[in-house]
Amino acid sequence: MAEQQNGCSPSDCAGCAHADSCGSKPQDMREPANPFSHVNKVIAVVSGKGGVGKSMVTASLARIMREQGFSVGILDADITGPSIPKMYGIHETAKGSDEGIFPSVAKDGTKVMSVNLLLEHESDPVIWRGPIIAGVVKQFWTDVMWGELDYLFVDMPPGTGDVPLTVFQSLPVDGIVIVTSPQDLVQMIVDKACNMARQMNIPVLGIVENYSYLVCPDCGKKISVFGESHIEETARELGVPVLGKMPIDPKLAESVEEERFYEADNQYLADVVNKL
Ligand SMILES: Nc1ncnc2c1ncn2[C@@H]1O[C@H](COP(=O)(O)OP(=O)(O)OP(=O)(O)O)[C@@H](O)[C@H]1O
Repeated sequence: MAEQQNGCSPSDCAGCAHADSCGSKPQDMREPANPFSHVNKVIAVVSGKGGVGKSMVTASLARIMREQGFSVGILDADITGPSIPKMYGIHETAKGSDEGIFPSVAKDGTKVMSVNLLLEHESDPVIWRGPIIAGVVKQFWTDVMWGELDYLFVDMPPGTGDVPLTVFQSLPVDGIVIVTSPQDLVQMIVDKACNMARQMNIPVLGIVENYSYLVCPDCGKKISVFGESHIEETARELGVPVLGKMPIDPKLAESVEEERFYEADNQYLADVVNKL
């Protein structure tokens, strides 16, 4: 990253008499939340590549927090592949007032905002360029009236593109959870997600490995469907904790399929909540 500007680096600011007026001073690009939002913690759930179960982990963390009595919201920042509303059986269109947009409320009380709640038909594709998409995600923070929330989970699109950059710059993200799968290929991508967060001074709370194993319904043996896990090594190399491992669980897949994630019971990540 280009650190050097005006002959000095941002790290020189401390103690410099000209720090306030100097162009090297790192700019705070954070956007104000809607005045009707009081969010205690913002946690972004990221993955390096698509399909590793990021939305599953986001919704599972939200569910566990709800079960423990916390007020929770999910900001679905995966604009081109939104899956959160359907998981919760939400098919309505979001309503608004002069003050902002109301999030939808799932049957377990989880507040949800997603582009799918703004489209005329939820099957309409979102064919927008990056900056427009990033602008919508920003509006999910500035224009949505989240009310009082203990936790707002942000389901990020995969990768390190426009939207993650916008979320990290514009929202007061307290930390990220990285979701990965046991495939070797994914490790390098985990590094990228981790490095991006670090470059933007966002704490990495840890890694969740999804699709870790499958329990044989007949003999109870754990089968490593996607090969042996390297998550402990990866976590050690990155200096971050392993938050949890999730097996392939047909019951969880069923609750997604049947659009009733509001009653899903995902105890695989039960311990994670104490680390967020
Ligand atoms: N541990 C699991 N057990 C069973 N099914 C799972 C599990 N994790 C994810 N799935 C299923 O796999 C599919 C993909 O998961 P999900 O939508 O969470 O991935 P994603 O990483 O958010 O995808 P995308 O990158 O496309 O947004 C979904 O149908 C989901 O229900």
